[in-house]
Amino acid sequence: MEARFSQGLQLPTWTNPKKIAGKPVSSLHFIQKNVEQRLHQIPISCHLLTRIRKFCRPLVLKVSRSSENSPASVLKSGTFPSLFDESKILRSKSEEIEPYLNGRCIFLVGMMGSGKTTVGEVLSEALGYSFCDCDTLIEEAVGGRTVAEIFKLHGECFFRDNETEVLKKLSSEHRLVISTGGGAVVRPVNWKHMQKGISVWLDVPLEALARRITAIGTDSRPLLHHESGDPYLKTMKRLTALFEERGEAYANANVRVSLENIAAKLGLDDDVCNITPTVIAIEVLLQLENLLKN
Ligand SMILES: Nc1ncnc2c1ncn2[C@@H]1O[C@H](COP(=O)(O)OP(=O)(O)OP(=O)(O)O)[C@@H](O)[C@H]1O
Ligand SMILES: O=C(O)C1=C[C@@H](O)[C@@H](O)[C@H](O)C1
Repeated sequence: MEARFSQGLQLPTWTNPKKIAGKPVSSLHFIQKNVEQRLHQIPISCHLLTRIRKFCRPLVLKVSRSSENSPASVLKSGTFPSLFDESKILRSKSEEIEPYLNGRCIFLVGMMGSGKTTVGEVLSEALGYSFCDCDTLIEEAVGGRTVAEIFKLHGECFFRDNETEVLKKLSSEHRLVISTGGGAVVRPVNWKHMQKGISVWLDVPLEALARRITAIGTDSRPLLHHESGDPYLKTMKRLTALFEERGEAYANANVRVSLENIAAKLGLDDDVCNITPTVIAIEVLLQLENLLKN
């Protein structure tokens, strides 16, 4: 089922397919770039490259709603990211990598707002894994309190103890993509649990994180300041301080997926805000391929 609404939107700030599912379809015009050049910069096999080229279509990005489509495949493309059918590539790469995982869980780590939930859902669906979110499991374990309430009522240490407990339980599970809390990396014992699976760091520039978080609001994020002042600037300041504390810990992950690197490969300069979750999920699989096949 497909409908259309206004054209002439600017270069797409990425839109969460879940948020638009059920709404009219958008036609977003993209600036055409050098397709062939960018395809050569993506580290994909020749076979895949041939398939990508096959799916190249002209200019307009259609965001469509279709009953057969998974959330991961809602975006249909004209130029990059609408250049090729991202979801087909994701599926094909998932099929290729999935046997190498041997059922091991994938633990997504990264700063708050880095897309662990959004990308995790896309990735889990593609792999035929289930998705789970540590923060949600902690909230359930603490009688349905929100993370913000848990911090307020019981303090951060109590929250972290529960986080460790949840990670311990998850470490004996299989076939899960797990979105961990932004601070899960600080306790060494959590790494012991995550090492039962494979850890993937979603490395997103702080400016992009601050923009995303400012757009959503910081109410649900107890570690961000609630003081007055420009929301973007104070979020940026707090994220910078947190990243200084945690940067090294994130680097413990088995695999790093850097949005800056993806943007560079795709010739997007430093612009990471148009990289779709599907493209990020593909990059996760490519990095896993490097890890598991070499
Ligand atoms: N590739 C992307 N481009 C632009 N915005 C994105 C992208 N991925 C996620 N977002 C947006 O960023 C926000 C945070 O994403 P998400 O909740 O997936 O992050 P998270 O890492 O799970 O955060 P937290 O650790 O705080 O739970 C959401 O509003 C989401 O729609
Ligand atoms: O970065 C952090 O320390 C946190 C991130 C969130 O996912 C929650 O786990 C909680 O708000 C703490």
